[in-house]
Amino acid sequence: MKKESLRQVFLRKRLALPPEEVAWAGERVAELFFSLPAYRQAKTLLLYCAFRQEVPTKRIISASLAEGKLVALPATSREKKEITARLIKVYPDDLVPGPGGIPEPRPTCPSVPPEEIDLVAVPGLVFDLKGYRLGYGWGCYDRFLSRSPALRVGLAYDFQVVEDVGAEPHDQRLHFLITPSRIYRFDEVEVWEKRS
Ligand SMILES: Nc1nc2c(c(=O)[nH]1)N(C=O)[C@@H](CNc1ccc(C(=O)N[C@@H](CCC(=O)O)C(=O)O)cc1)CN2
Ligand SMILES: Nc1ncnc2c1ncn2[C@@H]1O[C@H](COP(=O)(O)OP(=O)(O)OP(=O)(O)O)[C@@H](O)[C@H]1O
Repeated sequence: MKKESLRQVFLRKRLALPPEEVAWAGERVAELFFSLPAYRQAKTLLLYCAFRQEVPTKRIISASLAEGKLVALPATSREKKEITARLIKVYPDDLVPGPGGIPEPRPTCPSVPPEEIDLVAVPGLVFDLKGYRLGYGWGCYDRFLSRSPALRVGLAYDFQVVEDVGAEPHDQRLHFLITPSRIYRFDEVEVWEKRS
C-alpha cells in the first residue's frame, strides 16, 4: 500500500475507536511507559499532547511533572514543518491551540535543544516491526530525531503495528514501541545503550 493510503486507512481506523478503548489504552500504555528504566533515569522528556484519538498521554505528562522531571511538548511551525521542544510547568495551563488544533506550549515557554533531551515519546499513525513509523507526513519528528541523542519511544494501539511501513532513508528508527499489550524493543536499543 502507498504511504498516503496507509495514512488514510489508519487514521480512519483510529478515529473509529470507542472512547472506552482509547481510555483503557492510555492507562495500559502509561503503566508500561513508567516501567522503562530509561523513563526513571530521564531528566528531560519530550512528550506530546494526544489529539484525535491518539493514545492518551495526559497521565504520562502529569506524572512526569509531579516527579519533578523537565517536561517539554512540541510547538509546531507550519512554515518550516518543524517542531521546537518547549518546557511546560503547569499542565494544561501552559498550553494554547497550535496547527491542526493540537494543544502546544505558549511561545513564551523556554525551548530546549534536541541535544538536551533524554527521552522522546513519538506519536504516529502506523508503526512497523523494525521500529519505523509513519506520521502525518510533515517529517517533523524525523527531522527532530535526526538531531537528538534521546531514546525514542513510540506509543500506539496494537492495531497500529504492521510488518513493514516501507521506510525511506530519512526515516528515523525507534528504540521501543509501547502498545497496551506489550513493549517492543528494537535492535537499535543496543546501539543507544553503548552510546549513553
Ligand atoms: N499529538 C501530536 N502532536 C504533534 C504531532 C502528532 O503527530 N501528534 N506532530 C507530528 O508531526 C507534530 C504536529 N504535526 C502536524 C501535522 C499536520 C498538521 C496539520 O494541520 N495538517 C493539515 C490538516 C490536517 C487535517 O486536519 O487533516 C494542514 O496543513 O492543514 C498539524 C500538525 C507535533 N505535535
Ligand atoms: N532529517 C530530515 N531532513 C530533511 N528533510 C527530512 C528529514 N526527515 C524527513 N524529511 C522530509 O520530510 C518529508 C516527510 O517525511 P515522512 O513522509 O517520512 O513523514 P512522517 O514520518 O510521516 O512524518 P513525521 O516525522 O512528522 O511524523 C519528506 O519529504 C522528507 O524528505
